[in-house]
Amino acid sequence: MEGVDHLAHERNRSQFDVNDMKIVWAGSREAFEVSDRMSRLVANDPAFRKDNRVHLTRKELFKNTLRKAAYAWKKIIELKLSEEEAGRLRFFVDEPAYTDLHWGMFVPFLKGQGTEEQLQKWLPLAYKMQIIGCYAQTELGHGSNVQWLETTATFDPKTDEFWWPGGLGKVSTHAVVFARLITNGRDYGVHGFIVQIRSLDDHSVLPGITIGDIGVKFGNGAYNTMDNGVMHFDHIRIPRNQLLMRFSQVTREGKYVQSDVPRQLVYGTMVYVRKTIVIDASNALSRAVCIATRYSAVRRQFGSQDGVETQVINYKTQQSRLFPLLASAYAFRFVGEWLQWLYTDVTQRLAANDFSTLPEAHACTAGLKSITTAATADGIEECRKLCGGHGYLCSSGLPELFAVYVPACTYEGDNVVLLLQVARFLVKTVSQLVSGKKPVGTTAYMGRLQHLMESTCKVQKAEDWLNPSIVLEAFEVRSARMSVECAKRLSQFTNQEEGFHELSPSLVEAAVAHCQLIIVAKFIEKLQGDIPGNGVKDQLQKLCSIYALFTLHKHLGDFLSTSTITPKQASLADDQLRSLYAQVRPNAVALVDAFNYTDHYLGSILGRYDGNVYPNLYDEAWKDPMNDTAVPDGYHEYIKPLLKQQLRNSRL
Ligand SMILES: CCCCCCCCCCCC(=O)SCCNC(=O)CCNC(=O)[C@H](O)C(C)(C)COP(=O)(O)OP(=O)(O)OC[C@H]1O[C@@H](n2cnc3c(N)ncnc32)[C@H](O)[C@@H]1OP(=O)(O)O
Ligand SMILES: Cc1cc2nc3c(=O)[nH]c(=O)nc-3n(C[C@H](O)[C@H](O)[C@H](O)COP(=O)(O)OP(=O)(O)OC[C@H]3O[C@@H](n4cnc5c(N)ncnc54)[C@H](O)[C@@H]3O)c2cc1C
Repeated sequence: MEGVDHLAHERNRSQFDVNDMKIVWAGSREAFEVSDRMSRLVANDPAFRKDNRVHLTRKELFKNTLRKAAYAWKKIIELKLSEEEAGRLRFFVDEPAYTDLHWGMFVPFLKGQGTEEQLQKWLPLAYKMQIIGCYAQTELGHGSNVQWLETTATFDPKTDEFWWPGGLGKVSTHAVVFARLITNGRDYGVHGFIVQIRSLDDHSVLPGITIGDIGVKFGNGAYNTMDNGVMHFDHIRIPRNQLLMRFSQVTREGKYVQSDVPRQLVYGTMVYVRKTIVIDASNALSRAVCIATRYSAVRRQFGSQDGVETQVINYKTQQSRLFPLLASAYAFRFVGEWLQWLYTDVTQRLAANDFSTLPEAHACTAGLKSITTAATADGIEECRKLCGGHGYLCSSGLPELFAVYVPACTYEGDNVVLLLQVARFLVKTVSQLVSGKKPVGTTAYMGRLQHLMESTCKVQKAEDWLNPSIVLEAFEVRSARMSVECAKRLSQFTNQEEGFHELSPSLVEAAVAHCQLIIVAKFIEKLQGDIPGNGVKDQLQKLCSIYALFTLHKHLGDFLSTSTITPKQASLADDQLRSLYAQVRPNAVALVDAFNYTDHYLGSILGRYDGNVYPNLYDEAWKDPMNDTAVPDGYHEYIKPLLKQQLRNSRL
């Protein structure tokens, strides 16, 4: 029945204050207030309707996205929204669009790479959306290997194909273009340029440039709202001052001047976007977990006692699949908060020409982007399976969420390629120990290598696994021993690069171990701080233990093969995990309510706040255009003749 809360019994069981948890999830009371207001503004405006997307053709879908993006922009101006409010409004509109790349990459690149003079020219145009930008780095033949991009920009003291860039296909008027800078006959490698690609008068493509959409992508709706594009340059000319010259310049005479900064600063936007992708992983995973948790509390199947079937959320297998994902959503939230701090810190240091934490920032953003997106993509699919058959319906919200999310494992750096960057960073850290260099930041634990190599796990009973110091040490020991083992095997190769490639699968596993340690450590650090709210900290401690012990269980091979723990201690960890699932069970629905997602944003019949699934699932079916007529199109051409023929045959 409408208006009845079918999950009230679940909400009444919770042992903490959901409103207090909402503040912790949002990061602050102010952040919660902005998010709550923007999500309701979007949910209550029919212009932002999204339940019809699956029935639109690609062109209708794209035009609908342009309409929404323009309407959102009008709202932002009309309501004089702040940058934060505007960002949250676009987030809740929930539609990949060219604006993601304009605000998410084009503007940050300009801000990070332009000179003061260039910023004064281009930023006001970009902020007022008088130009629309995209980020054109990936070519048909190269995406991961940026150093081998083939587009060239040759300085002509007298007077250059991209593939994938979002927003490029149909909308962008300008592009940040990556090309090899050649001047005075010398190739200075990849640099960033700003290039106008369409007329600001009639949007026609400028001469010497060919632009198109790269075609339909994975899944219905999904990322097809975005005009990922293809672009070909044929000897176009741009003014010298459209080389973004904050870190390197070309003089009027064509002389190349490189300021004494690491060349990798040209990659700065990728570090920034990888950081936002980690935060976005917690958004996407929490959304899937919210749907699967509420539906698991509604769904009953088998196991009847006094004539009432069992809620599937009470099955231990359902809990062992669902609750680690719930814990991961919170874990990624908090590591994302820390990564935001790290990024801000490194940016401040760069401004003071202090490049000391740049390698750490690169390794952390690359590694955490990789493991949080992989876990989130797998987690969304697991949430679909946790919802049984109904999870496969678009009205569950899960298929489209999966289809929109999975490219995160590829864009902004293929996950394996990025983990190999972390592996290089770890191997380098271990090798520098010999020379006495003290590791700092997230590798500081390597400074206690002697202890970690000799340490034995102190767990004797299941409850010992609730001790954060014991858990943290186990993850440090596992990671340190895997890195040292790789470094040792690598040292047996005369050609280090050859050794690195030969051992790369093991190196990737060591990189994963290090990144999982960071997530566990940051969750524990979060809990050592002040966590306001009734019962909130207690719940988060349970989720932290679940994240750590589930990760340990999933990677048991590492922990046993490095002798970090014994089989007995592994079994005690399982016992503790099951006990934690039972403790989280009465709080599960309240823990997902704390994400404060509107039904509009969830876009899921299964995840409705009121849990009134079946009547709404049934009604939704009839809305499908397939049910416009009882007799389907094609009956008279293909079914009627067949049935008649079969009837005649049967009488012969
Ligand atoms: C709202 C959310 C949703 C957001 C919505 C988003 C919508 C979708 C957006 C997607 C947009 C895109 O995909 S844009 C395109 C994204 N493309 C990528 O991410 C390309 C991935 N590839 C790369 O980043 C690079 O090619 C590498 C890192 C793999 C290799 O670079 P390389 O130049 O060959 O460097 P390499 O020889 O390996 O290393 C040389 C030295 O540089 C260092 N180094 C390498 N990269 C960096 C770096 N970024 N910062 C600092 N340092 C670095 C290395 O550690 C090493 O240090 P040392 O050892 O010498 O000390
Ligand atoms: C939805 C979407 C949006 C995108 N938006 C943009 C955009 O706006 N702008 C932009 O410039 N680009 C964009 N891209 C492109 C994206 O950045 C690249 O696809 C990404 O960087 C991966 O590069 P690649 O395609 O060359 O993969 P490849 O590197 O070719 O990967 C193919 C396989 O090779 C493996 N591999 C590659 N190198 C190594 C190695 N050294 N060692 C071991 N294995 C290796 C990879 O792990 C992978 O399994 C987008 C891509 C997608 C899917």
